[in-house]
Amino acid sequence: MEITKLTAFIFSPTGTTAMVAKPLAEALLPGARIVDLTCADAEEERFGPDELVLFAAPVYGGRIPAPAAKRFARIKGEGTPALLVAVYGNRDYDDALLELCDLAEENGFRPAGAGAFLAEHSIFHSVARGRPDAADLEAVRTFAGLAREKLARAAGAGEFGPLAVKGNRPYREFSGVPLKPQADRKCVKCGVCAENCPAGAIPADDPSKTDNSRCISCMRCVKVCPVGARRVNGLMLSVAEKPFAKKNSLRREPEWVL
Ligand SMILES: Cc1cc2nc3c(=O)[nH]c(=O)nc-3n(C[C@H](O)[C@H](O)[C@H](O)COP(=O)(O)O)c2cc1C
Repeated sequence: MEITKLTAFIFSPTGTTAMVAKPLAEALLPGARIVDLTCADAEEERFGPDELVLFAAPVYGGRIPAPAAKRFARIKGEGTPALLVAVYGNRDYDDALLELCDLAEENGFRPAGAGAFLAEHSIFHSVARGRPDAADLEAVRTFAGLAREKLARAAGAGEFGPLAVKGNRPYREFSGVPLKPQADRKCVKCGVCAENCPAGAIPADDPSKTDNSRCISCMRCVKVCPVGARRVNGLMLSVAEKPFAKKNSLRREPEWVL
């Protein structure tokens, strides 16, 4: 089948999932349409069997972040081939890729390939620091080439059997991490964090507050704050980071199934 249209739906609070998904989309089909669903609610959209759709999200607690799953579920296929990408911070991706594949199938897509790629850990920055690196991006291009060959060989997405993606059902339970960024006295209430929060956890009328019950600890507010006023408790972070970094120091490599 010849793919002439590709749309990539990306959820990427601190931008590393996008650092993998954008070059992947470009390698699959130059000029691919990129839709950033990190903050925006997805418009309901439908795709036909001759288009290709890419879904990319980070791994949170071995799962797909709840807002990403909610937004992806509004995108519908009709036997449309899909590629699924999970990006994780060198611990494990557990059931995240399986969850993405299941979600795609439930919404009318035929998974043609699924890959797990590496990026710097968005909470514990010493883990997988600097990734995706040149070798990771080379792996992205290899995956793109193999996926393109698979699609070109097939007469239609109906030929694609189930992918042998790692993971278990029921999926791993994940109820969040206790590290919720707060604003300190530097906060000028500019509202950039509130506009950018994927979970609606920062009130627009008082951006110095955080609704901890909504916060998904994605660290986007820490990244976008123009005055460096948002951060997690430094003591809690360093106490948690040391053993975590030690346990997850061995470099993991990208892997995929096609
Ligand atoms: C709340 C939270 C949970 C995470 N859970 C995992 C995990 O289970 N396994 C892992 O390897 N990395 C985990 N990470 C790291 C992210 O998957 C990784 O840094 C990813 O590249 C972030 O993507 P982004 O830059 O697009 O936001 C977690 C990060 C956050 C914020």
